[in-house]
Amino acid sequence: MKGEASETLMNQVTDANQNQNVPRALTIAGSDSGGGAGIQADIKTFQELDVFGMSAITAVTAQNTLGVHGVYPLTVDAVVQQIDAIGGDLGLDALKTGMLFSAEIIRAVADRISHFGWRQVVVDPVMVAKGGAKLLQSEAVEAITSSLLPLARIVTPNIPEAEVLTGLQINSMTDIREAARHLMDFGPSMVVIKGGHAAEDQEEVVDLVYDGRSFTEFAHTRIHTVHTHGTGCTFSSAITAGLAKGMSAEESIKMARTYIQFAIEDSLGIGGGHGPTNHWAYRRRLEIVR
Ligand SMILES: Nc1ncnc2c1ncn2[C@@H]1O[C@H](COP(=O)(O)OP(=O)(O)O)[C@@H](O)[C@H]1O
Ligand SMILES: Cc1ncc(COP(=O)(O)O)c(N)n1
Repeated sequence: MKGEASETLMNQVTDANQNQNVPRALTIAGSDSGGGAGIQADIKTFQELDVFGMSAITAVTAQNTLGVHGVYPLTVDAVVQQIDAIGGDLGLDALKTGMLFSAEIIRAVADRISHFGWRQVVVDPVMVAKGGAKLLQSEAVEAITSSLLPLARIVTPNIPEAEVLTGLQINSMTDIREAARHLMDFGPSMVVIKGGHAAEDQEEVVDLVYDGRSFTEFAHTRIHTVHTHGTGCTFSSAITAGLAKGMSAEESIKMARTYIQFAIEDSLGIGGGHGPTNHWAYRRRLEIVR
């Protein structure tokens, strides 16, 4: 195509792009150089779900599938400036938090969320990497419960995180329900306790959702694999993408659960340790069905 015709097409495309109400999502989290968790997993997930991804980095980690080799937190000012740059210009439809590292960063993040009046907030209370490295200082736990959870639409702890946040020991589904009730008291609108860390010999992984009135269980076949690096980050960013697109919290969680199931099932098998999940598996499978 040449000349006038191609120019007309270009103008139409430009107009269409400008008229689109693009869903936008922000992740406030740590960078994982290995690309399977943290900011990298979040942005990939947003992109795969047709959501424009933005980031405010809290810490840089030197990390691969074998473990975390270094943690370099950014200053509170650096984190706040990144968030303010987004809030003051691009805006957003939903955001998630991941690795926040310190009480000072947590309080500053909570302050900026309140300042901008953002309500579609998913809090993934990241504490420890799969290999055991600390991604949150112990004294920062209280800042999560007192500053951040009251602002959360959805909080998504795994079982060890739910234990630390509530001080309860979790050994059964009854304990998980009790922990969910306890977490609700900190002020989020919804609690999702993820079941990935439950006994390995069980055939199913059950995520429990509690909205303050009723419990819903999402049960999926447990995939027996070591390649689960970044499952929590990926799951919470898929929920955030759903919210950014205007889906309900329940629909977003259901979609995110399918997204992470496919990502674990079709894992890439790269690296010598706990490998990443496959962020494009969901889109590929939907394309095959269409
Ligand atoms: N082996 C597995 N098979 C299927 N789903 C899993 C498996 N491990 C984790 N998941 C799912 O991945 C998501 C993240 O769970 P989990 O691994 O518990 O969180 P985290 O990464 O924060 O420790 C949840 O939806 C959970 O059900
Ligand atoms: C920077 C960063 N953030 C979070 C995690 C947790 O990963 P997971 O999702 O497997 O719990 C990680 N390993 N690194």
